[in-house]
Amino acid sequence: MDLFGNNHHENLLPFKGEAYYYPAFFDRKESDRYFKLLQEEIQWKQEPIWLFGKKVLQPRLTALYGDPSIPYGYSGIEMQSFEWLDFLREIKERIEEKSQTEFTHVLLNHYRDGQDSMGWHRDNEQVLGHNPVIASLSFGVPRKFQFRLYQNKAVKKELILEHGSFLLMTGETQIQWEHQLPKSTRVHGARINLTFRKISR
Ligand SMILES: O=C(O)CCC(=O)C(=O)O
Ligand SMILES: [Fe+2]
Repeated sequence: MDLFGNNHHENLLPFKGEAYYYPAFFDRKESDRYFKLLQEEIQWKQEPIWLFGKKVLQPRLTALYGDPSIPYGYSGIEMQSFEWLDFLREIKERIEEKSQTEFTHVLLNHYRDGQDSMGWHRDNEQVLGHNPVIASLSFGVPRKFQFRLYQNKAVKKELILEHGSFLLMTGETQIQWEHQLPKSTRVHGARINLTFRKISR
């Protein structure tokens, strides 16, 4: 199937996966509006995770919205999921149209400044199914985002995720590549990320 109609884009990954970047998916005005709504309307929390047998706080704020009948957990915690808000549904519809995929949940990350981050991982949990499609939106300050090949961690790709941008990860990306959002001493200001996911019971 042709996911993109006549709006073809270049794959950022050289092999074993697909990642497409749309820098100004939302225009400046829409992006500013969503950033403000996200800051004000989302029930942000700093959640603990288990790391090497220890309970530590995640270096960012998170929230999960979606179908309340489907629970979703990772790294040893089950996250409470809140019902869709109108503006999240609005965003979801735009993303579903572009990616020709239906999503059940959105995981939101709020990086308060350059000291907040997310370490190397793959979004390959069982509940996401085979070759999961992950649709990732960014609002706020630009941050560096990195990929590295799971089987040869020296092979890397990186890009800057800008305000109003959309990164679509599909194909084998979540099996063959890890990704992270590194800390940076140069970044001041907040970024909010939304990753739309399809979860099955
Ligand atoms: O903040 C980002 O761009 C990455 C988020 C991410 O990888 C995730 O939520 O799984
Ligand atoms: Fe991820």
